[in-house]
Amino acid sequence: MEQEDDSSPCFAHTLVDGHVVDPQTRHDVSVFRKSNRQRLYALRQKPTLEARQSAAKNIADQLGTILDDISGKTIAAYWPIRGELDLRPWMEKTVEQGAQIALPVVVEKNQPVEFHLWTPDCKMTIGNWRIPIPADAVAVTPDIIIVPLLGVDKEQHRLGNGGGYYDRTLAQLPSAMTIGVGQSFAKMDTIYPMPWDIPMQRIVLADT
Ligand SMILES: Nc1nc2c(c(=O)[nH]1)N(C=O)[C@@H](CNc1ccc(C(=O)N[C@@H](CCC(=O)O)C(=O)O)cc1)CN2
Ligand SMILES: Nc1ncnc2c1ncn2[C@@H]1O[C@H](COP(=O)(O)OP(=O)(O)OP(=O)(O)O)[C@@H](O)[C@H]1O
Repeated sequence: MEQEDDSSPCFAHTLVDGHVVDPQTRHDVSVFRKSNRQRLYALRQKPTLEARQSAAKNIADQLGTILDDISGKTIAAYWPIRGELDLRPWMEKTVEQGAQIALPVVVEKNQPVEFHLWTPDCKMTIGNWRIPIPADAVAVTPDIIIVPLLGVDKEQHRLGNGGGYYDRTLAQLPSAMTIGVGQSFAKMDTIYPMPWDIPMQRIVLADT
């Protein structure tokens, strides 16, 4: 008879993108993240428009310090949804300074996003989850990715909207510089990182 001991292989696992993940852990982490998303979405509703605009200006100033020479660079930003800080004034200024701005576009569910070129006067259309996207799809590869975050932990792992889109995308763009941006209340001790969670290289937060 076959003997069971501590060294016997355990088959109670699932594979996520080639990563071995214990299903109970995955479940617990998913429950934890869902409840934190609800908590943080609620916090995002609280600040006044003035407080958000001033926080967005603060973020823009910090980005200006981090990114000194952006001429010729392709920078992925985002069109604000669900109470994300509105960086569009910074995006416009960035284009004036000779950089290209692109926006994330979900072209297929559960696949990496594409980044499509955006200009201040470009025609927009509505994409998945009713997120505005450039009407003309010109896909580019960003040098720098400004990633909106809902939560962020001490190791700079990000909590997002729960689709896993940025993690899938960043896994394919290892040389891009990543800057997570959000509001100060986003700080968490840990998001209980899973093998697919890619930490941000820089974090820029502002009080609201
Ligand atoms: N401004 C902006 N644009 C973006 C992103 C973003 O975070 N911010 N994305 C960055 O990824 C992509 C959209 N990602 C999304 C991912 C999930 C859901 C969503 O609705 N998820 C479910 C919950 C999923 C779950 O918890 O299992 C929901 O809220 O009902 C929406 C958008 C592309 N564009
Ligand atoms: N690289 C990947 N390959 C396959 N699946 C992935 C990958 N990254 C994340 N996922 C899946 O996406 C799901 C959601 O991931 P996670 O909770 O990290 O989302 P998120 O970072 O908050 O979302 P988003 O980036 O869309 O804002 C996970 O349950 C995981 O199964």
